Amino acid sequence: MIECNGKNIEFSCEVFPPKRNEDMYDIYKTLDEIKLLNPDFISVTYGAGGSNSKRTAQIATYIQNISEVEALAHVTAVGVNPEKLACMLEEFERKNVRRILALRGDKPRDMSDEDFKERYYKYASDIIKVIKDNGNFKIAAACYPEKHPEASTVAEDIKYLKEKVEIGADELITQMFFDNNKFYDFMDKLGAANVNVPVHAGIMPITAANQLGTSVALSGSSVPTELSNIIAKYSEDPISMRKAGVEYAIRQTEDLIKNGVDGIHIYCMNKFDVTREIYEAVVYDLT
Ligand SMILES: NC(=O)C1=CN([C@@H]2O[C@H](COP(=O)(O)OP(=O)(O)OC[C@H]3O[C@@H](n4cnc5c(N)ncnc54)[C@H](O)[C@@H]3O)[C@@H](O)[C@H]2O)C=CC1
Ligand SMILES: Nc1nc(=O)c2c([nH]1)NC[C@@H]1CN(c3ccc(C(=O)N[C@@H](CCC(=O)O)C(=O)O)cc3)CN21
Repeated sequence: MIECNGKNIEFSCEVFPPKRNEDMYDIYKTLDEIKLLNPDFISVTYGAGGSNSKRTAQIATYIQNISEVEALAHVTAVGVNPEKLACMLEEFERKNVRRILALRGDKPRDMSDEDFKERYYKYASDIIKVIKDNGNFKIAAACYPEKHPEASTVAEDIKYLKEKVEIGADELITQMFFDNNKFYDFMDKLGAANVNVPVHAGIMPITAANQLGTSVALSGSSVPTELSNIIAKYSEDPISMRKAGVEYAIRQTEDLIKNGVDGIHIYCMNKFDVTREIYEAVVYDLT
């Protein structure tokens, strides 16, 4: 929690399960470190390309019961059918994992277009309903300040977002964005549409020049000149690039907090140092 001008802002971050079993030790070590920052929750993605929900559950269980930090597990509609979803919800209940981010999910690389089209649950809202009816979970959903790449207009995207909230989403986590003005415009539109649940702003620290391409491909987020200039300037200088990328994320976070954001969610890519540097700078500067 970051307290600024009498408001409590939730602070959280996201980790992803390692691809190889041998690397599980590294993620546990990172979690032990992140715990020192006393985050409000740590989220765990639904494996690589929607596979491997087992490791997601293992890591969420560690966060909840060993780290004793609130765990938020991602579940994707693409990655489950009714039996698998029931099984996962039962396990989360049993392991005391009480927060879930219900997503549609990306098309896994090894899934054919046909299987993707024929998937059992089509949208995030389809699993939100099941999760709501089967346990006592705090449900988060994703939202898109610059609209979902597949949505034709922002208004259409917000219509479906409102449906997700009406069906049972208790809070929202944004897709990454690099331009805070896009976020403020989006928050105004949510207000106008009467969507009033807390919104956690998703911040992706760009710490290596080649990371921006992947991030933009996943999100379709726009890149302000200030950030593209940093990439151009430091593309051959990884140390300065990392420093400038972290500083950009700090400036973005501080501006959001000054403008009344509900929560900050760092897409930390399993990097403790980056998370710590952002957290400590923000706490130092604003409290
Ligand atoms: N793994 C992760 O950490 C994250 C993944 N994502 C990715 O973002 C993507 C979308 O996920 P969600 O936002 O959960 O999907 P969603 O199901 O809410 O929306 C997906 C698209 O379908 C549209 N849509 C939603 N409900 C609809 C309905 N009932 N009828 C017709 N169209 C509808 C939306 O406007 C949007 O264009 C996925 O690719 C997901 O994996 C986003 C954030 C985090
Ligand atoms: N569409 C979409 N899918 C996601 O899985 C997703 C989002 N959006 N937005 C929020 C977070 C951010 N995510 C990300 C962001 C970047 C990479 C990425 O750069 N991956 C590199 C490997 C990085 C590494 O191992 O350190 C890659 O080459 O895939 C992966 C997931 C996962 N989440």
